[in-house]
Amino acid sequence: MFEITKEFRFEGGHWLNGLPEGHKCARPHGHSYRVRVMLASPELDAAGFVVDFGDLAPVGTMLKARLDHQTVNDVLDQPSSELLAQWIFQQCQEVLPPAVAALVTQVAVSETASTWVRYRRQHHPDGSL
Ligand SMILES: Nc1nc2c(c(=O)[nH]1)N=C([C@H](O)[C@H](O)COP(=O)(O)OP(=O)(O)OP(=O)(O)O)CN2
Ligand SMILES: [Zn+2]
Repeated sequence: MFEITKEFRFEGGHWLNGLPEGHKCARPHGHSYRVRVMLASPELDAAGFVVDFGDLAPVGTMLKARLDHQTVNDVLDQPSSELLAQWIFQQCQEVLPPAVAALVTQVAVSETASTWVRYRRQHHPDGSL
């Protein structure tokens, strides 16, 4: 199996709901988000690629349009990294050509220098993607 990853970045503001009184993340604050989109395939194309990294450009365009220098709460009621990674995975299915979207296995989101969260596609029982 071959796996490839492309990283994207955007700046965004958010706050989190339902946290204990006084929690710092309940206050509006910003992050320099990093997003990693991962694809996997047992086969390569004629160029020796899983897909051309350039084919993932629509993900960057979507992130710029929907999230960059914006309030992430305008897109998600509760913009935790977990729910944001799931949302970006779903957006990948919308903005990428179906043959490329089908190869997306994971989306990882980092809000800070020390944290990463990953949303993974559920595997089918037969082991296929
Ligand atoms: N499981 C999650 N926990 C937290 C999330 C999240 O999305 N998922 N988000 C936050 C805050 O939005 C923010 O990311 C704070 O992160 P945290 O690592 O707690 O803050 P610091 O970078 O200031 O880390 P220190 O180690 O305290 O310096 C909180 N939790
Ligand atoms: Zn935060």
